[in-house]
Amino acid sequence: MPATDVLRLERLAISELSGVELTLAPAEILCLSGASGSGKSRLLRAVADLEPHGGKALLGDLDQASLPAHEWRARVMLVPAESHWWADSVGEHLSQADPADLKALGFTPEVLDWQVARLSSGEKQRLALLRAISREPSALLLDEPTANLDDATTRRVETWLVERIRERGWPTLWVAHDAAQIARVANHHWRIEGAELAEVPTWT
Ligand SMILES: Nc1ncnc2c1ncn2[C@@H]1O[C@H](COP(=O)(O)OP(=O)(O)OP(=O)(O)O)[C@@H](O)[C@H]1O
Repeated sequence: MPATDVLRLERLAISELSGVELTLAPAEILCLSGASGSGKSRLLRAVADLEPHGGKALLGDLDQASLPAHEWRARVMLVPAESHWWADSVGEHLSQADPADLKALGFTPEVLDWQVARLSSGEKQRLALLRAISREPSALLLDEPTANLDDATTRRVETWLVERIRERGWPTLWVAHDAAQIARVANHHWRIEGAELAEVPTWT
């Protein structure tokens, strides 16, 4: 069943930013850009309930403040720029991985036997994306999901991600620096400029 809940930020405030009002419909991708240090990751961390913040985040009728942070984060899933791995082997983190997804991301099922310690940063990034979506969240927060990838792999991962997002209906906040990527994937584009968050036309 595709997700049907809207992700809403109401008067969200974190660091310099305040009064952030955003509504993401199911399957909608909102790209967030801004200079290095402008607060993109902190905004995502606030939406994931990982940092104290003002205002509200809601998933459908569910208020972030009404449930324990770990339960919120299971629904509103953050894939940080640097992923965390707690067990030794890849397979221990990815027991529910679909072989078709592994293939789409450039892996064979043998990757499940690999040690996490041998993974390159790009391999870690792709597998962290797969791990996140394998947990069936209701919304996605992606922090530069293709930052460690070459151009061809970026396009491959991007296509795979957009297909999954459209098919599963996840409202998605996607931090991106690359204007060409934003043009390819975004339904909406917002940019942090100082203390302001402003919409940038996408012409789609
Ligand atoms: N817990 C914290 N308390 C205070 N300041 C913080 C905290 N975490 C990050 N910062 C600062 O907040 C600012 C925004 O950080 P953030 O990581 O959100 O930037 P960013 O826009 O994601 O940058 P980049 O594109 O370089 O990843 C930075 O100046 C950072 O040093």
